[in-house]
Amino acid sequence: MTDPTVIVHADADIQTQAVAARLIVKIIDAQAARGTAGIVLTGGRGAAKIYRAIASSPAATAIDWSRVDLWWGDERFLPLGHADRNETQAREALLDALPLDPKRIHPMPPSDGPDGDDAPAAAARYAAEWTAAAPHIDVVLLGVGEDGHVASLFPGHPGLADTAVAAGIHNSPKPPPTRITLTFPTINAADEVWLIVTGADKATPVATALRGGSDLPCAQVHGTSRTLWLIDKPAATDL
Ligand SMILES: O=C1O[C@H](COP(=O)(O)O)[C@@H](O)[C@H](O)[C@H]1O
Repeated sequence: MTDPTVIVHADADIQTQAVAARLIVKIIDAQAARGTAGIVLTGGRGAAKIYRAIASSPAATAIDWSRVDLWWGDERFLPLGHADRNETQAREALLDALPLDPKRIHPMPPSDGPDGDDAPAAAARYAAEWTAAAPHIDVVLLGVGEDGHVASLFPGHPGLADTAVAAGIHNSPKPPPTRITLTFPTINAADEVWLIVTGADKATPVATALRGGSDLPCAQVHGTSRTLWLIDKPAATDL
């Protein structure tokens, strides 16, 4: 397990620009080293802003987008194209503007997909796709909820104990109630895990996790080579 590195940004706008720049450079470096880059995307408000910043950055043209593999850390289990799906939001903010290879885009199944509204079956389908691809993940991007959740791994939820690649989640405390998520073992196999946290309403989970010894989900994730907390000043209030 890697010790977390904490980087505090002066405000949310600077955080957005800095994380976008960091991710662009990370992808360029991964492609220079291995030819490809594997990224796990997150949902959430902060992520959408970062995706837009990447889309409008001239530096992003240095990336060969046809050799980027995109996966998702979690999904709100809703019909394809639903505005609340993390996939829809990422496509609108970033993916639709990029020359990606469609075969390298791996969204989680929707609730009107081949498994219908059976979230565990859809999660198993995603796990099979993941296992078949055996992706090298350079970075897992994660937002953090006010309750300390990451992806769709919620405090005290039975889904926390799942050790499959991906899990179907019922009775999520945050809407929508049905979700799909990567599990801890999958997230923690990535090279780097970046927790992106914005706002004073998240200061408590940030401080609790970084104090150590916490069982909050955001305290249970780490990269094999680096764990980065990329936060703004209000989120660092209690550190
Ligand atoms: O529902 C979700 O929420 C979290 C956190 O979102 P935020 O808007 O508070 O940043 C997000 O990380 C997750 O992917 C999403 O499904």
